[in-house]
Amino acid sequence: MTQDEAKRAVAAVAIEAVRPGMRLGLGTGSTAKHFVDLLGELVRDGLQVICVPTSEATRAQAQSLNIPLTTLDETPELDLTVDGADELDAHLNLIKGGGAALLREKIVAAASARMIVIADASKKVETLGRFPLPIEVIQFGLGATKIAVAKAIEAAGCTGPTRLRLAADGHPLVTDSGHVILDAALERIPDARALADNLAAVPGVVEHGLFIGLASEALIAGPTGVERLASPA
Ligand SMILES: O=C(CO)[C@H](O)[C@H](O)COP(=O)(O)O
Repeated sequence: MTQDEAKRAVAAVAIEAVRPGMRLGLGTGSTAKHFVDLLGELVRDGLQVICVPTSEATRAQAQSLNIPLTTLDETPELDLTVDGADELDAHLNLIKGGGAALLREKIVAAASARMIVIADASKKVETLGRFPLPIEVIQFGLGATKIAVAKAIEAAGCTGPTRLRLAADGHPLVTDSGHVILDAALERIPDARALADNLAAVPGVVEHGLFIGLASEALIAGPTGVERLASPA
């Protein structure tokens, strides 16, 4: 099975959790894209759901499939969000934001009664940190924020450089909400809660890619099929 086939396979299992009338959060990334494609097929066949996309890319995809969309202003509580992840541990703590959508992804996940993570087995780790941690920051005062972020990282027992994410054109990548992203290459995050708290306290940090206690379930596609992990909480 190729990695893309694995992503499609977990999306196909996740789609089974969708029920008529549900209010859904739609994730961002190549795995979530498969879920949205499959949802589009169900909507075409008459399924009624209402969805909040977590990025402009997902919005465009959903619109192209005629999936009915709403906002969290109109529909502030969702039944289920299905989204990918860049990394997850056995406690279903995640690193997200590889696709630069972490801010909206976290708002949508937090507004959802349930979050199912869909990923291929390469995303499973013992300790978070192999994937550089995305930190979304305000453009104003970037130099000062960068120093404060480095101190927050060090105080949480982590080390590693933090780089401004660039777009394909070489300019700083600007998120859907108009911010920029610092990617922190930490290798290992011994205490994700401590790091999350430290980063949240830095003025200029809008959000970080540590999703702690948000996922209720994960579907992981490996060589022997799809593994289901439930949140210990
Ligand atoms: O957090 C994300 C976007 O901000 C994605 O869910 C994450 O990057 C995983 O993407 P993919 O399914 O393409 O591997």
